[in-house]
Amino acid sequence: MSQSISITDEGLKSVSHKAPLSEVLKAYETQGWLRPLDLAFAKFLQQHYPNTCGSVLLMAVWGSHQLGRGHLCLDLAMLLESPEQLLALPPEGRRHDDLPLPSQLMPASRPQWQLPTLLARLKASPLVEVEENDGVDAFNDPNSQRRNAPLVLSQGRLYLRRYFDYECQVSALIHQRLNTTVTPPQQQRQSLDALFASLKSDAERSGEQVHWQSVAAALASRSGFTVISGGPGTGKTTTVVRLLALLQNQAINSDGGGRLRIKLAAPTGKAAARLSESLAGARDQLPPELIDTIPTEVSTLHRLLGTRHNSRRFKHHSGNPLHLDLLVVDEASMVDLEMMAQLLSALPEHGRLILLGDKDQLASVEAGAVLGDLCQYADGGNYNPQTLAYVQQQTGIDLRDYAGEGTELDQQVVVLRHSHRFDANSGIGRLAKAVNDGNIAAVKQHLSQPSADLGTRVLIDEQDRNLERLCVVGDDNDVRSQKQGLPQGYGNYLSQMHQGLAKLAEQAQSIGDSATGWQSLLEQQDQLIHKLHTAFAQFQLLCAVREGEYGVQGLNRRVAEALRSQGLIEQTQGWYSGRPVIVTRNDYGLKLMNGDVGICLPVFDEQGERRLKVAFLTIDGGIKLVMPSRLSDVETVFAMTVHKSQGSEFAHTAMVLPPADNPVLTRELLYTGITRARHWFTLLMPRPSLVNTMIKRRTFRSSGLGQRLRKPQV
Ligand SMILES: Nc1ncnc2c1ncn2[C@@H]1O[C@H](COP(=O)(O)OP(=O)(O)OP(=O)(O)O)[C@@H](O)[C@H]1O
Repeated sequence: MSQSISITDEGLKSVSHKAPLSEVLKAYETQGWLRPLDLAFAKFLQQHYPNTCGSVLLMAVWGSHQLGRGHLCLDLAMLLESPEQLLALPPEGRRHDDLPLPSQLMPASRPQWQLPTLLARLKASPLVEVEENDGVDAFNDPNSQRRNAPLVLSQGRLYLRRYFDYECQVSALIHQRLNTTVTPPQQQRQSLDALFASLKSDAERSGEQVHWQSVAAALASRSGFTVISGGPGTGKTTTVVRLLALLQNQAINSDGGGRLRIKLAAPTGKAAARLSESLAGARDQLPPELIDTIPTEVSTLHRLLGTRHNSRRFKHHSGNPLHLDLLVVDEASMVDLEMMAQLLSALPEHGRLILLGDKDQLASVEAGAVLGDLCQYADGGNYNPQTLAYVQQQTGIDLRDYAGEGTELDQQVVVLRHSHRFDANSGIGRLAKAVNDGNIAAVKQHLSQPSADLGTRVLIDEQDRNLERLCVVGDDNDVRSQKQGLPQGYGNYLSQMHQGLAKLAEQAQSIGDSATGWQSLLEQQDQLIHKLHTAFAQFQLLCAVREGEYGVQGLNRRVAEALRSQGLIEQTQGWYSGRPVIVTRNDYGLKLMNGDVGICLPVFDEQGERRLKVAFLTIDGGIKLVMPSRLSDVETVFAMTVHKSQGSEFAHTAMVLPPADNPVLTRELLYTGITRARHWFTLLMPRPSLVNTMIKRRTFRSSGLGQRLRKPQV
């Protein structure tokens, strides 16, 4: 920031350090502790409200900083209690040297940093609108001057206006949908029994265990809003496909006789492609007469809502709603608050919404933890007597062990608790569960006794070549299952690439100007591109942090060097054959989305010229070839952060932990990394004890959404 804000409040002018607060904050920005946007926001507020006191402006800076870290609001009590912890300052791996810490800027010994005083100052400020519980507040006063104030204070939480509005909007629209109840037809019980009979184990058939898939379908059939959460392979897609068949059949046989307009979507292209694949498998298991009633197309949320060039707003919104009766959104844990608000606004009034996802995964990259807030009490069920009676009547299932006093929302949230992908002997399944349960002893046991699908490597230091070996050749450890072949490294797709490219080059020599010859070569080239993408997805190295030798760049460098030394790639910089890249920002012009992965290859065009292009796969199974020079926001993806890997799965996933602790190392991060593995998981760690620290540390996001969603409606 060229001009600093001047925060001149009494008591803030000089803190325990000599420099005035404005200079300290500027230094925070220079050191990368704060974003330029955070200070620019405070400066903007000060220009429009010149007499604002310093403590209020400082809260605006912290509020903006927290938003950048995924929190919806600033929790004031937590801020005053443990500022460094809440604000995560100094950031990941930085030292504070001469910079004063936030607790030194807000010394608890001064009266102004007592919660009641701070709240009083905020309430008195024209910058802040207040939402009070008792209803006597600016919100209910049509003459209030503060209705458009840039900050909102609610229940001890300070929001930036836009995010407060999103929170209220999401809550109101979910309530509206929860109020849309549907009375299932008389014969639904028989249909549900028939559709789910083949999915029940003996224990579920006898009533010894709850068959949660039937419960989920029964609950979703009665409401305009349902959440189905479950870990990998717990049968979310299978359940929803059978539910859709049920509802579609009911609609076709109803008096109106019309088909439901059903749409399916996911937050990223990768997640959409994955849903599309498992949807096809689940459809095939339906009775033949029902298969065609289920759509096959899955789109990204952006495509569903219709992006507009250079605009945050979509084509579909409350004034131009989507043309559908029922929407299923997969990987809902990745949907942030802003996107959820836009999605809910774009639904037609009668449109039903079913969210699928894994509540235990990391929250969205952008602000909010919507799925987590929706599923706050999901493990206990908390089903009220009406729900118990309804489920008993519809499925014969007794849910008394999950009875409670849950709110209207809690009645429509179901957790699928049994993984059909990982059997009782699977190391991945057991490790993921132990991590999720916070059971350190069990985690230790699973890691010390590697099983067919689980391996560990302790890295002695940065020179430990175990990492390179794993990334190049995969794992030839005998302990691993031979059932699916052996876990691969990146050498596999690169060897296939060299062979495939050499074959195409040889063929091109002999074609001459035969048009059919070139046609056939281009077809084989497409097949090769598909094959290489499949081979590339056999292995992925995940990292927990961005910075340093164990971060994305450090590991990308190290893996590329190892591949070059084996002659698998020619260079490690710039564009080269075999370079895999990930898109880091949506490019609406090129129709490439954040998270899309491409592979750089020499590609023949129709004129027989061969040039380096980056080959991406589209959701509908096509290929998109892009000149490298047109790609501005991409990075090499031999290593990928766990955050970026959400919504993707790899046959063999290896996760590297850094040697030193840092606040981003959480239980959710470890769980998300492990659950990206389909057949094999390898954990690489310089310091095994760090796993315990990670399991103990939970991700936390300040939000009022959970409370708001559960507030009784008047
Ligand atoms: N009740 C069941 N009994 C046996 N197998 C099942 C059952 N439900 C689902 N499956 C099988 O388990 C596998 C995973 O199911 P599905 O794809 O529906 O799970 P998911 O929760 O959507 O998985 P993902 O983690 O990929 O999102 C599929 O092969 C499916 O056929």
